[in-house]
Amino acid sequence: MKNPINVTSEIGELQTVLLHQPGEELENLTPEFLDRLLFDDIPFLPIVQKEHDYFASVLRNRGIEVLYLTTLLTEALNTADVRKQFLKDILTESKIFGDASYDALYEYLSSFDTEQMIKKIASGVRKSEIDLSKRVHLYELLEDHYPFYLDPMPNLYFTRDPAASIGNGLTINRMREKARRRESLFMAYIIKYHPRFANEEIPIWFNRDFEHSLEGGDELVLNKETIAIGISSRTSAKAIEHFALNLFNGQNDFKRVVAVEIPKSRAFMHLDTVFTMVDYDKFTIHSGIQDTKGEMNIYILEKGTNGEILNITHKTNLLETLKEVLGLKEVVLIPCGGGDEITGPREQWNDGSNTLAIAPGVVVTYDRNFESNRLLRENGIEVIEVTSSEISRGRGGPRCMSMPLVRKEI
Ligand SMILES: NC(=O)NCCC[C@H](N)C(=O)O
Repeated sequence: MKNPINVTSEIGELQTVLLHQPGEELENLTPEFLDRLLFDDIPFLPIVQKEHDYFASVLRNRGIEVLYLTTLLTEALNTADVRKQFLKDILTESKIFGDASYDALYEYLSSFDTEQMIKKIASGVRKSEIDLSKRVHLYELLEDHYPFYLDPMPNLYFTRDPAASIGNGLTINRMREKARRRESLFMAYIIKYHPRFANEEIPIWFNRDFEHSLEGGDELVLNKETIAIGISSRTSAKAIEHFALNLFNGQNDFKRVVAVEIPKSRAFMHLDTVFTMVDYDKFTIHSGIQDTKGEMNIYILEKGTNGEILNITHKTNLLETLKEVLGLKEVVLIPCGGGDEITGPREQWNDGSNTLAIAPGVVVTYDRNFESNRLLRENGIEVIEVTSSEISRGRGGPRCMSMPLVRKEI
């Protein structure tokens, strides 16, 4: 059987991808908790679902196998013991310890079949759902004070971030923000218990119990020897070093990790919101990540002579660094919104640079970013547009909404 995970580039023909269809978790967003739940607005769910279904159909029409997160997790939790363990882990990570709310929640969630239980965990549990007689603490009675026993997980549809396929292994990530930390538990259970993965030797290059955060939006597989990784508001230098050491000490062809420092801001939360690969020698870029002289901080991490210490080389020019690590004479950087001072940031805000390559020179993008799309086409890229009026409100584009599991080697 072929490897269930195999990703040695950003652009090799996409064969299998993991998505999550947004569900009722989006209907548990209220203005008061938007910041905490990492949303900027409240999307209209039926349209989000329609747009997401369209995105999935575009991928299927290109022959790509589309898997869904909740389906895989339902299939993974196929024994009573594993299901119980998962529920305990979720409740513990939701910081509910051995009091009445834990027992009441455990009992409530256990009453659903596995698929509905997972959907309920994703959508969150309101205090009003638990019978009043089971609520014994003052804070449980105060529904207005804080309405949830279990917070919703509205960011689940950004499957790119909690885990990332690298070679025939993956990183199962520690998420920076509390609102997203439980998400990678879903992947941990899928990899450990789903029949598609459980009997395979899948190396884990980074695990979610590490104390510093790493997120998939920052992880780009440039080729079978080179990873690019954002040093961002979500991914820390210590996590990158830990990941690089594990990768270099594992069985694979990777030789270097190119760590790219990006500004720590909401608009640029991950490297893939400002930089993606669209062809062998072409990348999108948002000009806001470089200083006025076009420079930035880039560090190439390579295996050192002592197993615990890496060789680190500092660079400042992205174009030159890409040419060097990819062994290319020319590289083209395609600026988001043409680099215009208004169009650039406007389209970047709605993920104009966040392209999903499904083959070399073929990308899926949001239709609303018409200037960036025009420029991609002008540079010889085939652009497949998907509708994006509501789905874009979660601040993630086609790359963020997809976790490639298998790509053809290039
Ligand atoms: N790779 C990405 O940039 N993912 C988008 C994540 C958006 C989500 N609302 C978040 O703030 O984490």
